Amino acid sequence: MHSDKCHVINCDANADICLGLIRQSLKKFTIEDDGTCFDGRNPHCFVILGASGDLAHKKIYPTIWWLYRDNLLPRNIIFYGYARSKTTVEEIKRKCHKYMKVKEHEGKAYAEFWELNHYIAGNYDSRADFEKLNQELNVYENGVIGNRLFYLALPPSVYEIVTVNIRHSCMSSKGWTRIIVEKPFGKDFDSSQKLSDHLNSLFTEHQLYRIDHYLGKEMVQNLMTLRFGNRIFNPTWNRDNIASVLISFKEPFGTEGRGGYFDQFGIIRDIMQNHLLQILTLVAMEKPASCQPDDIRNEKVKVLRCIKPLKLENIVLGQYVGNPLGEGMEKLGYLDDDTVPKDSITPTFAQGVLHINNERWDGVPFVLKCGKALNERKAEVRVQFKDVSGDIFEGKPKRNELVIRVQPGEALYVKLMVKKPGMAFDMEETELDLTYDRRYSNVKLPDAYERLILDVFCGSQMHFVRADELSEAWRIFTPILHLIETDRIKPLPYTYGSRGPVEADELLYNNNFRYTGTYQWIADQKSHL
Ligand SMILES: NC(=O)C1=CN([C@@H]2O[C@H](COP(=O)(O)OP(=O)(O)OC[C@H]3O[C@@H](n4cnc5c(N)ncnc54)[C@H](OP(=O)(O)O)[C@@H]3O)[C@@H](O)[C@H]2O)C=CC1
Ligand SMILES: O=C1O[C@H](COP(=O)(O)O)[C@@H](O)[C@H](O)[C@H]1O
Repeated sequence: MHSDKCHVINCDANADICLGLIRQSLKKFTIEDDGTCFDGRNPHCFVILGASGDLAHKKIYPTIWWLYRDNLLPRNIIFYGYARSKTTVEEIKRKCHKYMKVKEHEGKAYAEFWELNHYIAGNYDSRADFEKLNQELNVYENGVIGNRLFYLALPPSVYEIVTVNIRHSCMSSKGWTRIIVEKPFGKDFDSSQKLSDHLNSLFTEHQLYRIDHYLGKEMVQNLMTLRFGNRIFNPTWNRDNIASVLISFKEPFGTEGRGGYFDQFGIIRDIMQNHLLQILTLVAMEKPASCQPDDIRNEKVKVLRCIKPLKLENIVLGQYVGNPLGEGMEKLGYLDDDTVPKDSITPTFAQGVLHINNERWDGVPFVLKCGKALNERKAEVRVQFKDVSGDIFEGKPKRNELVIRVQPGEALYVKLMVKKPGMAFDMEETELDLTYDRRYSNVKLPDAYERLILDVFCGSQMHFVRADELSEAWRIFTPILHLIETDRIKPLPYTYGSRGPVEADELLYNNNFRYTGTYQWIADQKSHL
């Protein structure tokens, strides 16, 4: 059984469930949504549409299990899987198992979790099947006010019909209904607008939670605190001091098995237009009026509005080719994937430069770089400061760089110059280093999806994408995406497992980012204690 212990993470002042969780532990759980009050034992239904799919097995079921296990969900909850397949909860459980990370002592809670799970097979376009789902939810709610949360773990082709069916057949009668939508949110400005118009015709913006899971990552959420909770960064956070900002995402594997999906979208839509641009907004936005979700999202939109559409001369595109010497075995190129058309020009690597035309950032390049089948897994932000002016030292000081490493291994380090320790008066490059697994070795950092799904229960939209953010993001990338497609711009080849096309480094250099190759990180520094 669940204990009364209350863990509260990631709460903002408005997050009703966090208050609720506290009240729940006091047995006086009250949620105010649309002016309605609830008792903590009110029923909650979490419905996973697309329950038989990859996303559901790999991410959504594991996430709700971890939240359940950690007592972060309302105590009166059931989970409904819905998909076309004639599958069962047992089968879903079997498919999810390797992603659930169940510890030995958690067997009892794990069994309880699956007892709360149900499955309904139904078609996405069948009103009758959604009515059936609704009846089951009603039976569970038993006339008591219930809250419903629908997770669209589905291909975008069925978003429209599924949301119509939810609207017409499955809304909570007196409680709240929230819809979590996964990317892709359209393929370009027009298709995204069409989807937004459709969703807005059915739901209010407060009912819609557009997930960008990078907004749930520790170091991405940390950007605001770092910038606005410290005195030292803000005064230098501008065009007078910063030379260039590089935001990158690298994956060491190709599209293996997902070529069919990926080829329709490409790396710009898959990573740059959403994850990297979201990070950019948090790096560049002005201080919001408060930590209220809409104050933050207003600032993000303002930054986006200052960015002109990405131009062809400001982008390097790449597509990986096979590497016969791949680690241990040959690595196939993108076009060798059977699910990819042989003449595909879809980029698997892209590096683009954006400019923010405002008083703070005028002239500072923001370089977004992302790619698959590269040499390592890495996501990070590098804020590179300008050269020291009026230098007095022999041997020019290297530029300061603030590195915010999102993954793997969350860390924050500032590269800086010191006097070489000892008798000499030479300079040496070193770092101020905040490595999370050393400094916070006793803290378990939750997975991005855990934070975000909990936020949905909380009613906190701080880390979700608002419709106007989305349309600004598409405005910036749609012209280049169309140009690549209509003019069939060929990406540059790069070898699987390499750093990507060398032209990307040239573009970076031309955008005032200096890589010297002189910085040396000594990983195992011995403690003198
Ligand atoms: N707290 C910690 O754990 C810390 C760890 N370190 C580690 O030390 C190592 C080095 O630190 P780091 O800050 O990366 O130092 P560097 O200045 O050496 O930067 C290295 C990165 O620069 C990029 N690069 C390589 N060649 C070029 C080029 N010609 N032009 C432009 N960019 C280039 C590469 O990234 P890409 O391929 O993405 O372009 C490379 O990873 C890293 O592994 C880092 O994680 C450092 C400090 C603290
Ligand atoms: O959204 C996506 O993200 C993943 C990478 O996510 P991460 O949390 O593992 O960094 C990427 O593999 C996928 O192509 C993309 O759609």
